[in-house]
Amino acid sequence: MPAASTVIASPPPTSSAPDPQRPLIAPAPARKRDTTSLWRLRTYLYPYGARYLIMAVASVVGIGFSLLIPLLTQQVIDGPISRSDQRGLLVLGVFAVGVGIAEAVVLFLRRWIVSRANNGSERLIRTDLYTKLQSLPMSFHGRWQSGQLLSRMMTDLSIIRRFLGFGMIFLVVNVLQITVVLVLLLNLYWPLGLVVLASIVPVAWLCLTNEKKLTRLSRKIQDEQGDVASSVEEGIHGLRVIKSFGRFAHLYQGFAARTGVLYETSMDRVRVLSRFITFLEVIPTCTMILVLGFGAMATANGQLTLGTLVAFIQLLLSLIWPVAALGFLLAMTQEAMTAADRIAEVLDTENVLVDGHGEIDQPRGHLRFEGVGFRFGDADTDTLHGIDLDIAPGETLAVVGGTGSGKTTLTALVPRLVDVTAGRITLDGVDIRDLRLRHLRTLVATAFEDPTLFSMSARENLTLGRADATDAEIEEAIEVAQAHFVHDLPWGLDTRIGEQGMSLSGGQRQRLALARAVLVRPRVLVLDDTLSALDIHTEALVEEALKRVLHDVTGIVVAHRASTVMLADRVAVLSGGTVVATGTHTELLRTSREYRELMSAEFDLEAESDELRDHGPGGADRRARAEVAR
Ligand SMILES: Nc1ncnc2c1ncn2[C@@H]1O[C@H](COP(=O)(O)OP(=O)(O)OP(=O)(O)O)[C@@H](O)[C@H]1O
Repeated sequence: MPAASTVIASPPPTSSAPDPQRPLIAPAPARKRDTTSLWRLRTYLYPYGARYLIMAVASVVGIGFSLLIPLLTQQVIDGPISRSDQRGLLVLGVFAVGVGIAEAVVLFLRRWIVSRANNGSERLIRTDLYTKLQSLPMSFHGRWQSGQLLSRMMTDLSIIRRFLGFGMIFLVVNVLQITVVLVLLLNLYWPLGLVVLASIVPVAWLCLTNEKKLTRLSRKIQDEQGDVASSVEEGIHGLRVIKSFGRFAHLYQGFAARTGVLYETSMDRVRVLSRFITFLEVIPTCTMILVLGFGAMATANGQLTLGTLVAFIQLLLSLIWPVAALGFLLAMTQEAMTAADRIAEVLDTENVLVDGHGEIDQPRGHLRFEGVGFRFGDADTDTLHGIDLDIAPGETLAVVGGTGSGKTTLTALVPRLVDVTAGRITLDGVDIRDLRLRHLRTLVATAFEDPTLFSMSARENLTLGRADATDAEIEEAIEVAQAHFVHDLPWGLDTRIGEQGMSLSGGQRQRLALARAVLVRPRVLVLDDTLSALDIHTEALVEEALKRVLHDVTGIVVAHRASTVMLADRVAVLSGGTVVATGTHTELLRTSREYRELMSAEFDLEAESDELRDHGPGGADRRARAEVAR
């Protein structure tokens, strides 16, 4: 899918100052920009079809009313005024006022009806886009800048809403008005009508020549807005790191440079647009001068009545706005087309994570990895390869390995956050790709090392995987995860936790995330180094409670510490993306050099702390008390 390749994140900057010219996304030449994307969005207008129809009719009726006024003027001048007919003047005057009021009512009706329709259409597109983003796999989100996605969800959709509610209507209305007025002008006095018609030629030429430039600049601006949004997003999320490293100036420099690039491109567009619009305003004015000159001569020669000349000029005046507005309406259309393209790039992204249809009636939790391999989309080598594991129902397997050995990737395969690229994983004998995703994720629950909490209440965060959990079940999960602190929050479980749970400590967030996973009561519980932020005392309590939970489920526990390994029945050692040894802790200590090396750091640390405890400050006292106790 070419669109996806347009948003591959660039490598991190190597120079000290970020290069503003380097876009956060690659330019998007792959997708042919045309009206198709915008046209495709028409289905979102269908639910509001009646409103859009009323709006179209109201627009046409509005044009009719506005054109009646000059024709009435002609009747007034050539009729009652030239005959000094006061009664006739009164009748036509009242009629003109009636037409004016009717036009105002129609205008109001159009505005009122359209706002609900285009806000509704925008909501429908946004909902679909959000649903699509949620359904796309982690590999997609790894490639796309979140700022780019945010700007598509917000800015691009607003552009489309403005186009639907204003640009699209006025583009149609104005072209219609220009056509009708031209016909009327030719009908009123064809030689002058031809002069006006001739002036349309340079207008059309200007529209065609500026269209390409505006399209290119619109796309550039919208992509650069996405880059700025990404910078803002990174700046806000990474605030703590930025502050702690005192790197505000460095990041500000990058941000300022990016906004500078956006400013320059926006100014380029303003320059093109202002030249374009100026010509569009000058052309009707020049035409007016010609019409006035030729019209005066024709009236003097008796070829044209005064009333017809006034009506002609009034009609011509009514063309000035529709012609001048063509410039920004065209620009708006280009923007909307670009925005629709950018939205289509997301909507058209093929979801490589295909949902299955199967369900397991009585799941036992027998998990098998059969020749499993995995390669990230843009990587040259496999991250995981040749993995064979058989985890019996109720068994807990600890996965240990050095940094970057592939532990997290392995755990992500089980709930299908990413899919295997070789081999298969089965649950109770069924390939997990054949299972309905929703079903699979009720069977497999995961708690991550870096737990994400949402800006919802603690209760909502806890019951994310199981909305129907009872209070007793919530309490049980809190007990297992030793997350009793939630009761001390100002409103207990109903306390709203800040964005990403920022108001909680790392350990508290981990415990909430663990309780959330436990509450699902899965058949397979995956814990990706979930206890890493806990102090030794809390960790021991959590591990004690986890033992009970893991007794009933199949567990995969990514472990760095020997204490966590002890939760498991068996250990698999990952190295270089494959399992190099499996066995119990004791067996592996005896047979696997790799495992001994991984664990020796842990033992060294333990020995160090024993040493400190016995021989550090107060050590003699402690030794003496221990003797007495013995
Ligand atoms: N999105 C990605 N694209 C390409 N490579 C990736 C991606 N994410 C991770 N990797 C690579 O895959 C390898 C395994 O990463 P993984 O996070 O699974 O390791 P890990 O064993 O969990 O490490 P740690 O113990 O440090 O958490 C690493 O070399 C990493 O650089």
